[in-house]
Amino acid sequence: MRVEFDDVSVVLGGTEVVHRASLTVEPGTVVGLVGPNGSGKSSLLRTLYRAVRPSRGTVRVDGADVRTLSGRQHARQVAVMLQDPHTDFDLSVHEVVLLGRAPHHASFGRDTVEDLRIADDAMRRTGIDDLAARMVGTLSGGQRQRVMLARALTQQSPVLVLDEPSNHLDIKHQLELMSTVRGLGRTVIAALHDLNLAARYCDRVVVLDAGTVVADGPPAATFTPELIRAVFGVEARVLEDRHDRVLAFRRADADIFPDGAAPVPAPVPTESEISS
Ligand SMILES: Nc1ncnc2c1ncn2[C@@H]1O[C@H](COP(=O)(O)OP(=O)(O)OP(=O)(O)O)[C@@H](O)[C@H]1O
Repeated sequence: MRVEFDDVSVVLGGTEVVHRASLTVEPGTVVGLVGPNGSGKSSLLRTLYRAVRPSRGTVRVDGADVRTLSGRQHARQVAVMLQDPHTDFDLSVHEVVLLGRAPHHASFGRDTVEDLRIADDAMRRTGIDDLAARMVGTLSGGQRQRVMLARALTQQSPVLVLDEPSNHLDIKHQLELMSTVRGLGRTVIAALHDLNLAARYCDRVVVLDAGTVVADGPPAATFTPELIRAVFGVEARVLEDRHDRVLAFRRADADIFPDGAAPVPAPVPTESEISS
């Protein structure tokens, strides 16, 4: 299912925090939304899951303006995993994951055997099956984040929105989450801070800076040292071998990279260049 943001602006508290953003997420692809803190990633995503109304432009899912869909229609098409869920603390993990089936039920419908199977499968895939009976409020941040992913998977929507899905996860679970998400074959748009994670798992990355889309393309072509310097204000170096391509970062005012390599010094002007 295709997702389109067409000329979308968002105004919050009297300030335009997203400025005329246009981007398309092709069916079955994973797009990473990256940018500095406050650049508008969450605000743009919120227009897709209708937590915010754009001040301009249209957000479409499968060609339909999301504002024209009923709540149930929208929930069947778009599932959301938020960065810091503070709700559902008084429910068990199993109950929260099963909430993902709600859009598929008639009002006050009961969970079917099929619902239970789908929820169990999602809990297994996210590695939380052993937590099923625990109350969500007693879980660690990373465990809770995996519960929210399981609930989103249980919703079985063709579109998945992830807002910083990995901020509480250890490295193993970050890789597992991104690999699970990639393997779903669904249309995914994810706000991510880790540029290496975005580069490895996303088909495309879209870069926001101060509310404006400043780059959009395949990760390797988009995450250039020049772009990273301009948008994030840090120096980046690409390290590549047969298996991996990773970015190493240093502050603009530091003189070495984490691996001890000195940055390439600026060329020293010759005397004739200075005098000319
Ligand atoms: N309810 C609100 N009222 C006023 N301003 C808001 C509101 N919500 C967000 N903002 C502002 O909108 C801007 C964009 O915020 P947003 O959360 O979309 O950025 P982000 O790129 O997701 O940031 P982060 O990486 O820190 O999560 C920020 O300057 C933020 O302070």
